[in-house]
Amino acid sequence: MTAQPHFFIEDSLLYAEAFFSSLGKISRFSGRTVTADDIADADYLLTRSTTKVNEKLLHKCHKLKFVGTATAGYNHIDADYLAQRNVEWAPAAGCNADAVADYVISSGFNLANKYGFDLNSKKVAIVGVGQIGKRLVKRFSALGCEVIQFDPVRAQLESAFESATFEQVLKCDFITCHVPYVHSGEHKTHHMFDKQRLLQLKPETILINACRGEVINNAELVEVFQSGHELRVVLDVFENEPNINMALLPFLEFGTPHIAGHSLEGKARGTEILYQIMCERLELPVEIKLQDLLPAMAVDHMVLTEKYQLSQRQFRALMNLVYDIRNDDLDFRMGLAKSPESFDRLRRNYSIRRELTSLKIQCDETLYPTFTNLGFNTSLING
Ligand SMILES: NC(=O)c1ccc[n+]([C@@H]2O[C@H](COP(=O)([O-])OP(=O)(O)OC[C@H]3O[C@@H](n4cnc5c(N)ncnc54)[C@H](O)[C@@H]3O)[C@@H](O)[C@H]2O)c1
Ligand SMILES: O=C(O)[C@H](O)[C@H](O)COP(=O)(O)O
Repeated sequence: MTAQPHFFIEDSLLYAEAFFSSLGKISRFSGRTVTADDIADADYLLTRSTTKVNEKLLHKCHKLKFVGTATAGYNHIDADYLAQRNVEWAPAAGCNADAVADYVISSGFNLANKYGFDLNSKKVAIVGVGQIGKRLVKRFSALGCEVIQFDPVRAQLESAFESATFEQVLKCDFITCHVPYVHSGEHKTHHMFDKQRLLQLKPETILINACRGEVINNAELVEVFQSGHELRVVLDVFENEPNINMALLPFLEFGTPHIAGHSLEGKARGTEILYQIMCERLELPVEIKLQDLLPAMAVDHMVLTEKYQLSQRQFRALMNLVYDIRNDDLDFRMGLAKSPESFDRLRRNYSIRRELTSLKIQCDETLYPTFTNLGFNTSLING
């Protein structure tokens, strides 16, 4: 009889037992404190971004066949070391792209309300046009914004894709960053926004970072704020998490503890994607579906009358019904005021948040394309 494969799974993977218990034995571990001894028996290692997957962690794992991360980003994985060891690995590409798009749009609407502008008057730059960036191109375009796309990596790989220049990005009213963290090389993203570039932004520029903290030089951002340069900055990610630069806090429009992708769907889809990858590797049928595990939404569906006008105010109300970034910002400030060490606690105890993709909207054919592009689960009345 062959032994069951042994899965070591980081404790923050949602629905891990539901997906993996039929595939083998499961042991759970904590990402920030795990040691090489804890996981020495692993055949398969499944993590999220807080586990640093490198030689220090893996040198005792002699049976290890595969590492999966239930996240979109993978800069916590030492891919060169895994290649040397001949261990395959994979991220959960796109798992939380809708959640991050919701986060950015909620930021946009709530800032528009606070400062009294129309979102569609803003010229938006999407920096990094992958899973998240592509969704945001659709969403901002559906709202009537002029959108430019900056992604020189795609421009090199795809003849049909034309990238804006970084000079064009710096001139926009609203800049939102969705690149991977790349430390060096032609397309490095380390400190993509440093003091020199931050000072080139127009006063009142909205700048959102929901990718990796190191994409903006945090110490220089504080200096820029202190110099009186008025930027409207939203940060979900910070350099040196969980020990972040607290001097940033008073200057931020919205600050959150790296939860832009933490919708229930986004986290659980990460686990589901790894389950599907494992089924393929083990040549087993895919029997479990996330859709059957998710709880019902509090407000499950809405029917829009033919006369519904998509005004900014009405859309903001719908958006905030599903996700309102101001609540997360408040929890973040209150949590950090009590103790600067709260960053990880806030993430661990993050309340269940749903996505626009789970709110079913029924509308007529004139509204259908807009609501679909905005990310709702849209269907036609009488369709
Ligand atoms: N805050 C969160 O909770 C959260 C959630 C999901 C993803 N992320 C981060 O966001 C990143 C993007 O996520 P995604 O799912 O869209 O990934 P993705 O890989 O689908 O897209 C990334 C895009 O960035 C482009 N890119 C790479 N280097 C670039 C550069 N120097 N300049 C401009 N573009 C560049 C790539 O060509 C690609 O199109 C992830 O790598 C992850 O680090 C954060
Ligand atoms: O890259 C990602 O997918 C996100 O940054 C992800 O939300 C990180 O979340 P964590 O694994 O730290 O819970």
